[in-house]
Amino acid sequence: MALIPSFFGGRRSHVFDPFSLDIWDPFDGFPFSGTVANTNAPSSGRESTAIDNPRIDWKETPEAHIIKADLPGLRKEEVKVEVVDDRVLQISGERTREQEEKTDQWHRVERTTGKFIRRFRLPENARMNQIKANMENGVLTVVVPKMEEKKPENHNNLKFPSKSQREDCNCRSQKQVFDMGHEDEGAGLPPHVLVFPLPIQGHVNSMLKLAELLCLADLHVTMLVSDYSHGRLLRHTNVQSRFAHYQGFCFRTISDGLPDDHPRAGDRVMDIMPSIKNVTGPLFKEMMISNNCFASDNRRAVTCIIADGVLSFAGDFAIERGIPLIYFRTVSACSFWACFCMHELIEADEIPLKGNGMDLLVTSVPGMEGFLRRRDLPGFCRVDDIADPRLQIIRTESRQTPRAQAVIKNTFEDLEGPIVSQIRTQCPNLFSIGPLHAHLKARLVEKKTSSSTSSGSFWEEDRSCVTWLDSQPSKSVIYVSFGSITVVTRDQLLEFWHGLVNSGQRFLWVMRPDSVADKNGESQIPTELLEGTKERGYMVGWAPQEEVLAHPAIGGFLTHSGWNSTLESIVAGVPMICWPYFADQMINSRFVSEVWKLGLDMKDSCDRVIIEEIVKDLMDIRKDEFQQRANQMAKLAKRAVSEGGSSYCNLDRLIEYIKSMIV
Ligand SMILES: O=c1ccn([C@@H]2O[C@H](COP(=O)(O)OP(=O)(O)O[C@H]3O[C@H](CO)[C@@H](O)[C@H](O)[C@H]3O)[C@@H](O)[C@H]2O)c(=O)[nH]1
Ligand SMILES: C[C@H]1CC[C@@H]2C(C(=O)O)=CO[C@@H](O)[C@@H]21
Repeated sequence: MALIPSFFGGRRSHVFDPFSLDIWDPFDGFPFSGTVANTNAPSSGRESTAIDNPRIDWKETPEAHIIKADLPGLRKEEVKVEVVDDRVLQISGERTREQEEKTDQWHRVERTTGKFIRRFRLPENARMNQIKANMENGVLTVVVPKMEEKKPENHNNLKFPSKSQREDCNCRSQKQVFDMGHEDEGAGLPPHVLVFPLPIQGHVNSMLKLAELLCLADLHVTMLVSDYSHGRLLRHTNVQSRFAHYQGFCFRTISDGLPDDHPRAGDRVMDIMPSIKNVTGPLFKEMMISNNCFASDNRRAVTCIIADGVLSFAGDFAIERGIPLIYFRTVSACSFWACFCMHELIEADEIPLKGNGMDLLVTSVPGMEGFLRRRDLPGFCRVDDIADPRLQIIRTESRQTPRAQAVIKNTFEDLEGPIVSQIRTQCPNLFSIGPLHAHLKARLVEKKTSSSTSSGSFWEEDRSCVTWLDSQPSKSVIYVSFGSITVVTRDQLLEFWHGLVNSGQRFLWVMRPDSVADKNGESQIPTELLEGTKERGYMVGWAPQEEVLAHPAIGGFLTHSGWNSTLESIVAGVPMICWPYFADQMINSRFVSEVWKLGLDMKDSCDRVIIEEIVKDLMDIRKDEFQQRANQMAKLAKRAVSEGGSSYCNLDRLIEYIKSMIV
């Protein structure tokens, strides 16, 4: 084993938290040449797979920092311990493949080979020139002696918050904050997590569920939402009274930079990205600094930021200030991974999509070869020019994800395990804790608090549809909803309407008030549609969707394949017809139809005859086949969030991890 005091120049220097920090360079060796080996399924015989990064314990005694790493099966010659970048301790190595004989036949290949690397920024008090390393029985022990601690001398270095920000806090009064130098100001107080979603419905929904799960674990949580979304939540939900039960919860609000009357939907939804970066970004920084990261006498300053994976400015701030950072990218793992690979897709000339060759298979997204067509790539790839800002912003946001110490995904291992493993090659510390809505329900039941959750809806839920469903036969109704952003043309609306009526099936249709682009001619709806709807249909402006999907009368879901809707359908065991509108929906729908086989994908078509046929197919002709698979997947989803399940365990680990992040 080599202990090498090397000081390489020119490496990354924006290292975050001094403790429990892994530094992962997203561009180092990607794709799959340097730090990790390719994890594609072996094509033949025995190929190397990515080695798991070793598990590390780091404890601090009065005299030293002691770091232990599990490295089973490795010889000390295969492990390197070095100090790089001044104070960064790097543990790396390689487990090599055994010599193969031509006559060998492999029956099982589970042990991994390949390279690994873990890095930690050591604190100021580490004696860098006295580090000792030792390897015994597959456990590496690194001892970093500490310098003697200086006693804080002067506590008069007072810092006052300069400006009071709007807040809506459950905890007792806020007060001026004293910066006490090196002392732990919040000793005895729980960690304080800032949860910061992109302020649109689908993102706020899932991050609110996460916030509540953190509250259930007795963490302090500040939920930062836009003024616009806060207003809508207050108007249409019970979040305020619901979160009042959690002493440690607090809402804060900030502008999203868009005028109040901006639609935040349809083809204008992407306006939020430059706006949030250019307007909200600087406001956020100012807000955090002037409020001393939301510290008060009974709340620590924020100890960890969980930011939406597309809010890199929040990541910049965390890194700049040394606050531990976790990204939560709310879309599916498959969509995130395809976005992460945009760089390789561009290099291979597979994007931008110019409308031709849409049925060609994509080769540059590892793990999706063989079934992903160009038309299934996230909608951001459907641009004429590589320089298109929508493509570029998603590419850049995705590629910076590995800067965070950890990543959260609203998914579960039985659903997206192989793709999650691909992501782990770049973001090793990934916690898959979904489906979040089911997870929250399960934890509430466990705590005997309640089994109902708050909806987080931006529109008023019309519960009359539940009464209507109560009088419909079992599994006879197809639920139609295209989420919070989709806007259809009047022509498309009529195609869907004719298709649904002509299918002869019962339907419950959510038609958001702002979901039709051109409302002129509303009075000219053909009589047969009005008649057919009166006989077998029901329409509302917004529904209690989770409850609707769980209703026994629902037999299918015609969806835009937003990730929350997809997960809600999976948990309810409802087969889907997918009509993706934009973004991740394009790839989600492919996974629904081709990978999980939970339904049918009708992307890029909107024709009444096709709609009629596909509805009959799902609700009648192939009903049993889809229902059986949907039931199986629902079982797996529920198992994941039950005690001992993968998401359940991952959430427990995440909470411990957040607790361990307090310096
Ligand atoms: O009548 C309705 C319709 C929807 N919902 C809820 O609204 C949410 C909608 O979320 P989602 O299905 O994810 O769709 P979008 O609102 O379109 O969400 C955006 O955010 C998602 C998460 O990042 C992405 O997957 C989508 O593509 C993106 O459009 C779900 O929780 C639904 O239960 C209701 O409560 N009532
Ligand atoms: C408005 C869109 C910009 C990014 C978000 C997204 C993602 O990949 O994170 C997908 O679609 C929308 O939810 C968001």
